[in-house]
Amino acid sequence: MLNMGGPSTVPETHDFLKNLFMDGDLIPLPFQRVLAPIIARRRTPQIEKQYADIGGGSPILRYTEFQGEKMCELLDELHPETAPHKNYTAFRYANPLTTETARRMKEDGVRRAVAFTQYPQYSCSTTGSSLNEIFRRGRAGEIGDIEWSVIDRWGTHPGFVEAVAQNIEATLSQYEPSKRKDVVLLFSAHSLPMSVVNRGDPYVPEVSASVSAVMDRLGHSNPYRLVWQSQVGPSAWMGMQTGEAVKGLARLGRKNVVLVPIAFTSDHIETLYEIDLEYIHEGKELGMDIRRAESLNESPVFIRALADIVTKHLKDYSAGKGPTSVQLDLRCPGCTNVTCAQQKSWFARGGR
Ligand SMILES: C=CC1=C(C)c2cc3[nH]c(cc4nc(cc5[nH]c(cc1n2)c(C)c5CCC(=O)O)C(CCC(=O)O)=C4C)c(C)c3C=C
Ligand SMILES: [Fe+2]
Ligand SMILES: [Fe+2]
Repeated sequence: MLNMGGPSTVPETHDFLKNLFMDGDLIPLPFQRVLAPIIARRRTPQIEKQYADIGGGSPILRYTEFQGEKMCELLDELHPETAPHKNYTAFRYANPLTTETARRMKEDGVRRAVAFTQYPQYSCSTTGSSLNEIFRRGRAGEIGDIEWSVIDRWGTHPGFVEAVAQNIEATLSQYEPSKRKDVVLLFSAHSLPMSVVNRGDPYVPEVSASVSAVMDRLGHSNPYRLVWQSQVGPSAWMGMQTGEAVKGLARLGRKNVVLVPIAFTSDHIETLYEIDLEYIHEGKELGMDIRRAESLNESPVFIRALADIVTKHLKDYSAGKGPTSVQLDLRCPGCTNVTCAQQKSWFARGGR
């Protein structure tokens, strides 16, 4: 189960940021090895405070392991042909890092594995970066002799859509029936630098597809917008920014708003800090009745969706459909990252 990870405790924040700024697939910097540690050190106190304010760390490891264990229990029933199933977590920037997970998989003698991204929508900066890291470890022989296949995106899977829709409905039901129809649904996803969007990265259209699928499932019961949060640094990022959208809706007199995280499946500083402590606080100051739909976290509907996604993948694989999706093979038209090309052919050969 691939994801970026987060510091489980406040003192792990510096290493998390250092690993993140060292990742040229996410943030290409000139003199990366020199600049990354400097930027990470400078940013650490501010981000440490955010993790302290949300209870002392990121809950992503706890949720990923819970989701993985429950998913595997379901998989043993849904797809007994490949049982027993075992979940491993491979984080890009926090423990357990891909190197550590690779070592454990090798020690356990794993021979068949599915690289299952936990980002619903594909971006070269997220899922692409995790796949590049597995490719590097695999090519170096650090993971052992494994037959790989890849689940690279699932942002319109009906089970995922259902789980998000149910969390929205639960939040809408907290509003008085007379107000409910007017509540604005503000879907919020982590933004992307325009340089990434403009090289043809599929994330923005894939997040839009998720939002459309959720709205279809809700029968378009409410007005909605998709907005973008958490931009970092001075360059241009995909907008409109979530914070500005909240203020704009207040100005327009749309005071009932539900914020919906759509591009991440468990809580993290973006939901617990940025949305809950910043945007909702600001909205309330502007006289709004503003709430947030719960993240998927321990949702049984979501965990069932994860198991369904893997079951379908395993069935397709044994029917000879190949180790990767047709879509994974296509590089962004503007991609100049050589590792992306090597990674795609390596996975297309089943990790060999
Ligand atoms: C789908 C989700 C995400 C995308 C796309 C994404 C792209 C992206 N992010 C950065 C830079 C940073 N992101 C940081 C934290 C962070 N990013 C995501 C998700 C996506 N990022 C999450 C969930 C988190 C928080 C982790 C947590 O546990 O809470 C950070 C570090 C925090 C900070 O310093 O503000 C940076 C930096 C870029 C440049 C980028 C696209 C290229
Ligand atoms: Fe990010
Ligand atoms: Fe790429």
